[in-house]
Amino acid sequence: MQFKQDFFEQLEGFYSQVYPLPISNPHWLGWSDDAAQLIGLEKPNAELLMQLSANYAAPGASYYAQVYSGHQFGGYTPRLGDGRSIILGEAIGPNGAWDVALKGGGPTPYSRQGDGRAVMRSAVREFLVSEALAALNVPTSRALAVIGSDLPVWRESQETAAITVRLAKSHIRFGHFEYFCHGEQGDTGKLSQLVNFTIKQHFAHLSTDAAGYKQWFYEIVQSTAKMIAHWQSVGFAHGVMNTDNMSILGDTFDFGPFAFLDTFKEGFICNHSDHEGRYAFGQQPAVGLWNLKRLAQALTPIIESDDLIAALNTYQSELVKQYLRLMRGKLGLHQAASLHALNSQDLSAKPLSQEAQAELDKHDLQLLGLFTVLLETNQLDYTNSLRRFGQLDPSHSHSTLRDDMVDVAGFDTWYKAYQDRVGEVADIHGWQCERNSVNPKYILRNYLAQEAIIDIEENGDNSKLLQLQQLLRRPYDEQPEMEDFAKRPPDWGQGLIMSCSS
Ligand SMILES: Nc1ncnc2c1ncn2[C@@H]1O[C@H](COP(=O)(O)OP(=O)(O)OP(=O)(O)O)[C@@H](O)[C@H]1O
Ligand SMILES: [Mg+2]
Repeated sequence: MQFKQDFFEQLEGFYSQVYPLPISNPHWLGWSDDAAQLIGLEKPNAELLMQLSANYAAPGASYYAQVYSGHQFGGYTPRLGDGRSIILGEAIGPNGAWDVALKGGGPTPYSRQGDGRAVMRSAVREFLVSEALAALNVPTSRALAVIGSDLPVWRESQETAAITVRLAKSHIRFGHFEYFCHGEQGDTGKLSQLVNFTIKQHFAHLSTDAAGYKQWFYEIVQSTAKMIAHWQSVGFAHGVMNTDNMSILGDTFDFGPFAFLDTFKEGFICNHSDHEGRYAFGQQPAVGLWNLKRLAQALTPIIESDDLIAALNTYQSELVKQYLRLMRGKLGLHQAASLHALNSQDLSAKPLSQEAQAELDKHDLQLLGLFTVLLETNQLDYTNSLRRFGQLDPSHSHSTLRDDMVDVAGFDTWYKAYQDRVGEVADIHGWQCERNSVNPKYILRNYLAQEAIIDIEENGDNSKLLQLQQLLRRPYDEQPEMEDFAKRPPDWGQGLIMSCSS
């Protein structure tokens, strides 16, 4: 790894230097060749294992924990910071630099009561989901590796420690800006310094003046909306959308009690501690905006309120636009048609007038909403139901989706509207292939991750983890020998809810 140290060198006072503590008997549990390529690495080796388990120093690394604060479950905590994630620096890759962090690398000045460690089960989940989301084209931080150990750590019972080696284009979170705005550390000089650094490093096309700041916040609103549209389209519930877990780049970040939906349920809660469903699946779009408002608040010392509000006002429409784009692909709804043109089967794609586009969007949102209501009332699996569109011929009145329904009459009404909307499909094979290229067959179901974890815990065997990793690298491909992994969970694995202790 070849490091540069821009954050460390340019932002003194924004972190504490701290050395990670080694974990004993380190061993690779998982390694990602795809992530390794991002920072110009090839295969794992013994030297690297010792460096990434903090047994040896990594040449060129600086080792620091960043300070930030954040709104957790709606309440403001004035100081959080990296309590168990220690950053080595920015590793230079062929297409840009990536922060390398040891998550679970030991205590830092921000650990409060925590031990600075991560347990194996949570490290493995973070590793797997980083791989899975990347393969689904969802913006995300990455994981280079997960390293097991025999170091005991205590949660509800004794477990063993592990380290996830996280790669992120940046570790800067909404909470960083909150920290330098609010409370006794409130310091406009430092706030501007951080904004300027962020723009120079990650929004290099923007200037660091009033116009640049305004555009910068607008782009954050847009990328956050886009990320959440992705989550809703693949059925991903994050679980802990605190502002300290929101990346300034709109990358999915901090994987704790996350889950992919099995049975579709708008109100699905994956976090055991989320008693009120603040971060329920269907709440995520609204929470995204709430979090952006907290960021906007923190930026009021340096960006005009009117500009912040104008940007916030674009969130909803961007989220809907992105969600429609993704879901139209999944269901095969032709984008460039107007309702009127559909009725006359005139698909010659003239650009739509604004009103026609708005009418079409409203129509499609309704159609999609009714579809998810059908999934929920019939208790159907989200991923598997969408995958069925790849076998569907919309010109036929029969569809395998219908066979899944209990409310057949409700489905028939919906399906008629769907057929009308899709219209005639000239090349049905091509149409079906397109559906299969955007509707995954394989997702990281919680119970699959759980099975891999149990095998490591009980038998020290990581082969299930490796198998899952390979499977999830190609989520859209038929992998006939892996058919079982696409099934709905067994009874014990239905709606698994994860605790926050990790
Ligand atoms: N075992 C631990 N020891 C020390 N601090 C911890 C521990 N677990 C969590 N924290 C700290 O508690 C706060 C909230 O934790 P949260 O679960 O959001 O983050 P995380 O998963 O530890 O890390 P990240 O957000 O970097 O992915 C953070 O400041 C985090 O560093
Ligand atoms: Mg966190």
